[in-house]
Amino acid sequence: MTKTALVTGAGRRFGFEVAKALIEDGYKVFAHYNSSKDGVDELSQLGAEPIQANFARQHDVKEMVTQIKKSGSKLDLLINNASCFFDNDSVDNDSEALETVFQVHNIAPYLLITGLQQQLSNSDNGLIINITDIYTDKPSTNYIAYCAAKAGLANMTQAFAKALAPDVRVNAIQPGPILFLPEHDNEHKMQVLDETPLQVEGGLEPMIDTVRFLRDNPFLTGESIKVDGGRALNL
Ligand SMILES: NC(=O)C1=CN([C@@H]2O[C@H](COP(=O)(O)OP(=O)(O)OC[C@H]3O[C@@H](n4cnc5c(N)ncnc54)[C@H](OP(=O)(O)O)[C@@H]3O)[C@@H](O)[C@H]2O)C=CC1
Ligand SMILES: Nc1nc2c(c(=O)[nH]1)N=C([C@H](O)[C@@H](O)CO)CN2
Repeated sequence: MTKTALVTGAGRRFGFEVAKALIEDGYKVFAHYNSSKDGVDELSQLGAEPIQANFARQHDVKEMVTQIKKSGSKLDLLINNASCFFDNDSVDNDSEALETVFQVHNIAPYLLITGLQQQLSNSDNGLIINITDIYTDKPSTNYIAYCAAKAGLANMTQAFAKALAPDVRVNAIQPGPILFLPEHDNEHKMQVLDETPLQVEGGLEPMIDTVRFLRDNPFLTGESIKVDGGRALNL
């Protein structure tokens, strides 16, 4: 029977690449997006089912759960990847942005996990992978709300790992400098790489390899794996 996966934030960067990798692995992928429709259209050409939802709106998330439930009784893999990397200035100057940080990283994953719990249990290897951050354990003072929200997602990983066992496994991946943003200047990149023992930007393949590792190891739950070139050692 065809494996199915839901990837949130599948329209660009890591979400896009991991969704494409799962399609290549033979999965039917539900490709969620908020604004990056072009990327999801490309995935649709490969067989993905697009789902648009703004995670700042609980109604959108609940509608998304309904749409996925209508498509079938089983979900093998949920990757909670969607994220808004807002710094202190962004949330201090926009109260909606402050709410959105916690809606995207905490409320939406909670609603997706609880709403799709039965579908995940109907799989013979139901797995949830939450994408957190090395800042979960040692927060940055420049992204206080973001780090707190990611810490909440990390805590949820452990709680749901206990609550959903043995039917569903729940694990996290903590990325470090995997892919800089276009707006990051060379000074920022050099500063980050100076803090990174392996001294390189990791790229997305190590993340995809870690998704496959968690998928293919049936005895891992409640675990969190850093994919960070060692940067967490220097935070
Ligand atoms: N890149 C890095 O070096 C690091 C990344 N991480 C984490 O790894 C994951 C992937 O990183 P990366 O690919 O760089 O992430 P991006 O910031 O590039 O993408 C985040 C995704 O989240 C989606 N998203 C943002 N806001 C909302 C919203 N309101 N509603 C629904 N979806 C939303 C976006 O959707 P859309 O584009 O459709 O609007 C986008 O696809 C993220 O969880 C990130 O926090 C952690 C540490 C380092
Ligand atoms: N949603 C995102 N979260 C994070 C990103 C990103 O690009 N999108 N990047 C980081 C890294 O710290 C990186 O920017 C190196 O400075 C953290 N979270």
